[in-house]
Amino acid sequence: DPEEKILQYKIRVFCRIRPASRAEAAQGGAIVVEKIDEYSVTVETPRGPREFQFDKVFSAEASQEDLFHDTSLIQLAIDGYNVCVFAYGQTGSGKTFTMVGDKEQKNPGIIPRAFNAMFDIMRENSSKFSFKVSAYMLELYNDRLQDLFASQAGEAHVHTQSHGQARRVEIKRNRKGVVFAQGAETKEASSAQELYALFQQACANRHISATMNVESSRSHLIVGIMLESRNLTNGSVSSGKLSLVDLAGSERAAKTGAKDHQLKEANSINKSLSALGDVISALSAELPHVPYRNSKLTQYATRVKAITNNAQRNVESKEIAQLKEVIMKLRSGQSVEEEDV
Ligand SMILES: Nc1ncnc2c1ncn2[C@@H]1O[C@H](COP(=O)(O)OP(=O)(O)OP(=O)(O)O)[C@@H](O)[C@H]1O
Repeated sequence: DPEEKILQYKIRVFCRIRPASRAEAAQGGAIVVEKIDEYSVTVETPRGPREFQFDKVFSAEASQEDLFHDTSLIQLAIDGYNVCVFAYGQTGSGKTFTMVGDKEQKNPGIIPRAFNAMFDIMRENSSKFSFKVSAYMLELYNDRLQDLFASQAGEAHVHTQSHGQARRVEIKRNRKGVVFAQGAETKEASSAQELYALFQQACANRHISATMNVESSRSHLIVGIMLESRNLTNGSVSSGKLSLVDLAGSERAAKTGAKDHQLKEANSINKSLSALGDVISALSAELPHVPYRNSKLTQYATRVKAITNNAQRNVESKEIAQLKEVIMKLRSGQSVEEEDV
């Protein structure tokens, strides 16, 4: 039962190898990463081949459907769990493709598929439960949280901001330990189409650094979906949450040749990514202090703690060792290559 497996391993790390682009193929670059089996990849390094283990490896041939099938935790979120899926990797490694899909949506990614799947599940259960779906969508840019719904109100809203009346979005935790974005506007959706339309509006408000790499997203995108279900027989209510996160590229500032505000962007991105690494590392090592407060991104990731607490004993040490290696590199400021992750 895949769900039982999910409950057993509270953090899972998947590796997706993206196919070489047409430009890369034309340049005749060598393929340096190869899937060995379901769980391991080998990477050519100057010091010879190295092997890395994951909970699952997807080859370049894997479809968006394959990815969604194995990362889908929608039922769990509907059942009242807090679930978070995020994509990590350097610019151009395929995070947005995996999370969102291609521009024309011929190959939709995890986010639109999740929207469809949750409303399908709710429809199937509509004789026994009533459901409420609401969402907030945030962007974390230069360590500042922006509400992607609020800014879409346009000029009028900007004016209220200048009078200091705009709500600030802050990451808080409720008594149950569930993280929420205080002050973020939430919107209800009654169909997958409605939810996707909200998502598209939110995406239109994201920051994109035009000069560095047009396609490159320089901010983290956070989609939070609250799912409330009421049992029609006994009236009991359960609420779960699905967070879908498309992280900014993890490349180093030096590599990109970024200047001034772009450098600030890159530094801020790296700071938040390495803070996230520290949190995962501390959780894996069962350290008493988990440095959640080091960045807004990790404040957001606190729910990972609640999820891991119950199951730390079940986490396989091999996977953790793997993760730690990447995190150690991040900490010591070494570059973590796409293949490492
Ligand atoms: N599995 C895949 N199959 C086909 N094309 C892919 C795949 N993964 C990525 N691509 C293509 O590679 C390019 C870069 O991918 P993408 O924009 O998703 O990278 P990214 O990691 O989100 O980068 P950034 O950090 O700059 O946002 C895109 O043109 C995308 O369509």
